[in-house]
Amino acid sequence: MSPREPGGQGRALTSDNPRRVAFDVLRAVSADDAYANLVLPKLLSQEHVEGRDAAFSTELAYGSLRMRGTLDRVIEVAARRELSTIDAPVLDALRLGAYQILCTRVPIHAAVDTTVSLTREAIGHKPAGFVNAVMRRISQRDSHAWMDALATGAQAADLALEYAHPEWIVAELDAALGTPGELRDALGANNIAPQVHLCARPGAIDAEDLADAVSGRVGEWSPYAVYLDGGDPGDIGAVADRRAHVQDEGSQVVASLLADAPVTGSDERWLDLCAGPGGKAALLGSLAALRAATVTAVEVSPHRADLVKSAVAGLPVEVVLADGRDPGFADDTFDRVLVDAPCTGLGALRRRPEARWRRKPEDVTELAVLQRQLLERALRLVRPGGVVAYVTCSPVIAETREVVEAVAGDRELIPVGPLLPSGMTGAEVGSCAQLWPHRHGTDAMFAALIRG
Ligand SMILES: C[S@@+](CC[C@H](N)C(=O)[O-])C[C@H]1O[C@@H](n2cnc3c(N)ncnc32)[C@H](O)[C@@H]1O
Repeated sequence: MSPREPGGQGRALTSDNPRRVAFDVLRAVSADDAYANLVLPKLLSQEHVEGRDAAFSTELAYGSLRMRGTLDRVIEVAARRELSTIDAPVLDALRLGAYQILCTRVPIHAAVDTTVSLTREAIGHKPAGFVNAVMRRISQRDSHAWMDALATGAQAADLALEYAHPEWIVAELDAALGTPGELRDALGANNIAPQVHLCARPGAIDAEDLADAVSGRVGEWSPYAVYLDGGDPGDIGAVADRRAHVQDEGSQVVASLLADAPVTGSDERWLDLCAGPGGKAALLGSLAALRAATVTAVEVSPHRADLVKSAVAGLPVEVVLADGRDPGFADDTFDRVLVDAPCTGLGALRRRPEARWRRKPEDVTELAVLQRQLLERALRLVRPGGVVAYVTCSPVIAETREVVEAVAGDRELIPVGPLLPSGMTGAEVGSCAQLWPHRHGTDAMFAALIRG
């Protein structure tokens, strides 16, 4: 039986490299803690998997990683033994197979047969019988029947199962949303691959011209955003010659909040205290160039500092390798300061398929300490009358509002409402901004503007 692409309508594959690549990605993530978005392109190119086959590999790898918790619950029941007793490579093969049965239109017989063949080829003959039996048991129910069978009646647990999120993340998102009735939409949005957004660098190219050049669409919120409908951004001339870069529109919006916030007096020295890999530094650098200002971009990781250097080449941005908690600048030096703090990244789960299963609740506590220290330093480095933007790509309250409340104390919060793009409803929490994938099509970026 030749494996076929989802829907059973694609051409028969001459070899099953697409599934093998997806399996190898799962192995790299489970065994080596690799990042799927870094491993997958390398493997696709190494195995010469292209076009629709590459799209199929991507769907299988990212989908299986994203849905892991739910697939594991199904596999455990179907295997009639605890997950911890299944060898890791066999478990990864089963995840790939279960994903095809439950979440794609790959015909069941193809999903079963190819998973058994893949097991034989990549792992060995011995576990093939077990994999065959488990796959057949999984295929006896569709995804709805499995959800019904595994449901507990507890709302958070059942949503966690249905939308494949750890239960603690469901609780964090629920708390951050604050409004009832949206949780399903928020969870569902994390399971849809995001559209690629470009930032047309101000002063270098207009969003309209860039949209024409790439057959894309001008963004809804940021004046610099262009939505790309397909293709490789690396092939775009304006990206290659640094008139544009890939950047989520939400990141553009929060960087613009800092640039647009009112300051009194001088407006020449801007600071990005956590700059790597440099997307916001590039946008701020472009805006600074138009306003005769300069940007100092601090980054603690040497590799990421190099990425910043490359991103800001040609812009009035100086890159400094230092710890943002003590970067060596005098107090009251800067007019505008960005603290785009290291965070759990739970606002960008759409683009990191394995991240939700890797993060732990204790990460929030650890990161909140660093976040507070960075914001404390930023508030010393900004001059009176200047502004600090505290930003995260996480909506978790302990990383956002609680950090601002704890560190800013009695300082003035500049309301973001008048500075947000017009029509961007549902983006304000008190004086701060909280964007959402399901509301705005952006990552769930948080921003607070604090007066220096
Ligand atoms: C959320 S990312 C910043 C993203 C960046 N602003 C952009 O738009 O491309 C946080 C960055 O902070 C860096 N970082 C972590 N701890 C730091 C510290 N103590 N001082 C300065 N940078 C730090 C991380 O290496 C990471 O590159």
